[in-house]
Amino acid sequence: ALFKPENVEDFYEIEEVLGSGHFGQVRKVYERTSRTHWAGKFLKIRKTACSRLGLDRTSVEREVEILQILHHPNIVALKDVFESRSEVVLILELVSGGELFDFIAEKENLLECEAIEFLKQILEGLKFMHKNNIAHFDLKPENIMLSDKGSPHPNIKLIDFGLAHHFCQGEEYRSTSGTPQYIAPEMISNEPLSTAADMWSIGVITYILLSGLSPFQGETDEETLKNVIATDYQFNKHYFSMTSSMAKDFIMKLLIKNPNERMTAEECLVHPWIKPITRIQVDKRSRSSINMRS
Ligand SMILES: Cc1ccnnc1
Repeated sequence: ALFKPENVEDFYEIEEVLGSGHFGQVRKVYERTSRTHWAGKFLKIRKTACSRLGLDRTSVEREVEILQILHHPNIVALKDVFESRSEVVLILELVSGGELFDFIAEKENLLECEAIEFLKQILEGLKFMHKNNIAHFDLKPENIMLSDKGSPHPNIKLIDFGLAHHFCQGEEYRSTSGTPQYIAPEMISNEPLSTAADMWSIGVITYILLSGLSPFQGETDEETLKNVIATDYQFNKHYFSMTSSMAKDFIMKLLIKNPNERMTAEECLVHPWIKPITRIQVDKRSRSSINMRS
């Protein structure tokens, strides 16, 4: 057994459901010894290779391996892993502020300064992941959690590395899984993937944060995928009328069909919309121009 064979309930009390997805369920759990709360991600494991239900063990091992590498304030931490005959339980850092998805739904859309606050943290987490040659491949508001949605400056945590991939030197990787609204064109046409696919998703997420609209969503998944492949979107006149040109420039530099032309996470963090020049720099510029005039 790669993971702890003990029964998770010998160490943790299982409490309410926090979320559920393609993988299984996430429940709040209470660790008796430390008297602290965590999130238990209960993954059903396939008994036989051909059964449709549950995940195959290797994909769970991959998620665990990736989480064991990624230690960063904006990435959910993995504390422990238990396994039984048919289930693997990941003990994860509890992130109790809910999904960014629900936060936007409540507020309709965010002010640019609020969106920038969230994006800076998401991009710091991504920059760290990409530096470790790991791509998330399923970035969407549902997989971005807030530590405490009540606070004026909520901390962001990236979760759900079930589709993530660790690139080995020179090795090619293709996959066509993900969520239609957020997946990059190269994923749909089954081309070799890179960390640039995550940057496309950041472009989609930014568009949604600022407008509440989803740039490529059609009536059906099929229509959405067609819009993505055509890279067919525009800044809706009504919803983007008050949006700064810097914000639109940021989005335009991510929603580019050719993955090599998209900004990287590092480039995003120094884009003028995200990293405006400071007042000192402004004063310095104005002083120097006076020198030229004098
Ligand atoms: C849903 C979830 C996942 C990880 N940590 N806390 C909550």
